[in-house]
Amino acid sequence: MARPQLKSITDKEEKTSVKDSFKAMKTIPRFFREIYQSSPILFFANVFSRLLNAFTPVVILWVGKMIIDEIILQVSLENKDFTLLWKYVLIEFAVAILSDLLGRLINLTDGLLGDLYSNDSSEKIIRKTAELTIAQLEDPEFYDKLERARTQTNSRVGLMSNALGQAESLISMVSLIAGLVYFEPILILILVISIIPSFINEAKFSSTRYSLARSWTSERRELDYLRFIGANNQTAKEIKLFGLTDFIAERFKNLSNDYYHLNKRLSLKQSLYGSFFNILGVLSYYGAYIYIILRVLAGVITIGELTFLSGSFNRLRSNLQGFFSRFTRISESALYLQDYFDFIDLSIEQTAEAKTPMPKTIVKGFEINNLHFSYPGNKTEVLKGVTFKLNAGEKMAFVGQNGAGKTTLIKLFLRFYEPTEGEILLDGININNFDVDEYRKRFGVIFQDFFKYEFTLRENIAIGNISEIENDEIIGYAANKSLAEQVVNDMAEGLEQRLGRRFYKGQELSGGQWQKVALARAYMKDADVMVLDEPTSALDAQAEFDVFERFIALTKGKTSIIISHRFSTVRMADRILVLQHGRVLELGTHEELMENPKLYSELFKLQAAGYQ
Ligand SMILES: Nc1ncnc2c1ncn2[C@@H]1O[C@H](COP(=O)(O)OP(=O)(O)OP(=O)(O)O)[C@@H](O)[C@H]1O
Repeated sequence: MARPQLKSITDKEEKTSVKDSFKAMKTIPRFFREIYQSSPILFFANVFSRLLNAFTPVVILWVGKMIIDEIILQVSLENKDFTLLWKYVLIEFAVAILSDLLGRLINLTDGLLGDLYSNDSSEKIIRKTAELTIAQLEDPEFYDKLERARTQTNSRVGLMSNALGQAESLISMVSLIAGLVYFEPILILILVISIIPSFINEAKFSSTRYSLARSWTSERRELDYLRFIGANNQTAKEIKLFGLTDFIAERFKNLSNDYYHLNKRLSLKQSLYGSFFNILGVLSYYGAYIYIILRVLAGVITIGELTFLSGSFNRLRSNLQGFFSRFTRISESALYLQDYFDFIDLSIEQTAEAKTPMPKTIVKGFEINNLHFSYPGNKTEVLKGVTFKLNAGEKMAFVGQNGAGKTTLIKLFLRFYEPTEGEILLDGININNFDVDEYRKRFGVIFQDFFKYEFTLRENIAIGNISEIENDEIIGYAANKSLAEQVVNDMAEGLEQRLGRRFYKGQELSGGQWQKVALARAYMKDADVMVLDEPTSALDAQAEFDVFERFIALTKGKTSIIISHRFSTVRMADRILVLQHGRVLELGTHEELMENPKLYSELFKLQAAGYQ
């Protein structure tokens, strides 16, 4: 079995430096603008709660110091008065309650903002994907970008609470530092020295971890794919029948193990270095603690101040550590955020600005001139100088062997790709001059590989013209013409029946039933041009005959293209275009082509013989 090569993170070009992590932080202001736009109220509530909460540690420590000093004072006095002491206890209690409430409010708003932002960004990704060309979506490098943008939603949500927590922690630290500076400034120095190596270590590992995840984007896509084919109802039949479980499970295991080992190596290293630097931090704490004890013994500071200082120092140390590790987590997430913004900002190729309005009705038809085409990233020419005319109101069938280029020609008609050479004219105007959406609106299309949406029957039909989703009349009409009406009648829930088995109460359809439903989409609008790419391949003979009879009657005067391998269907067309290896081999009526001893008559006779 071919296995992808083990990718290490030592590949030079894959490595992301600490500098890159810092650079990616440029995206954070924009990130916050977007979060703010998700919900200004929640955003302000979060920021305000964090701001207030930032002061609670120093207040609690300070009140604690006052309580201890007051106890020691009262114990030494003959006439004791505990009023002040109880006041301090009450204050500490109130601050503790407030801090708890603020903490909950922060968690709540963090969660809600995170959900909103994740929904918003997922929607943006869906919308952006729709703007991209088919060629872009078929490019693997591009697909990786999309994958990184899509899968890192959680990391973006974590980034928000980390970044806001960072601001809170900063304020908290400044207030604690103020206390230390007031009593023992030297403690600050000890603190900084102990924490810096830890920070550098964290920053280094975070960028390495990102590099690893990034360099494994395609493998992760493959893992997802294997997980999908290994555990889903669509592939279950073949997997059981061909006994593919071990093949897929092994392939998954090998690939995931490679990633696991690289990741494990990295985690171990990080953990080892992290422990070492942490010991340094603990040592510094005890060093500072001994120093404070000595100062108390020397009578320079009180016991209350000792608890305040050691409490502050400890808190500061964990705050600083949290600050730095959060910082590295932020810089790591910022790299993913950069991927997301890169994707959202992808420039979309804009064709000429000034658009020619689409003609109200098609008068002359299409003229295809010397069309050449190769798929992006592929040198092989699929179309090699195709020239013909499709007159307005004409029904033309495209015929040819597998891979001859029929569907590709349709894709060029629909402007999914640009021809590498040549042009398609509609009523004498290059189709690229029309607004692409306006242009495509005039087509009613069913693709050979139409998608089976596991939505309701109504939605599946209305997909052909989604603005009419509530229009029962049009949906009924489309269902009637495509024979999907029988499918609707067979369903317990009628049009509201959910299709497929993925969701509760879903009903799976047969191949032919699905095809009828997909065909209904093409009838959902009063299109000028109908394109049917093998629309009846899954239908039984009677259904196929009925479908075409209706099609011919309904599309009188409409321009249409039918691709079919069934010659009983093809012969109903006004003219037939025979493609061979990307070239036009023959073009004419059924009778004309039958007189010609070329591919068409040969294939026709071959099929006819099969039916005898
Ligand atoms: N997205 C794509 N990227 C690269 N090559 C493609 C792509 N789609 C099709 N091809 C190639 O283009 C050639 C023509 O394919 P096309 O789908 O147009 O053939 P077809 O005549 O419709 O065949 P069939 O009768 O089997 O549907 C084939 O060699 C195919 O491998």
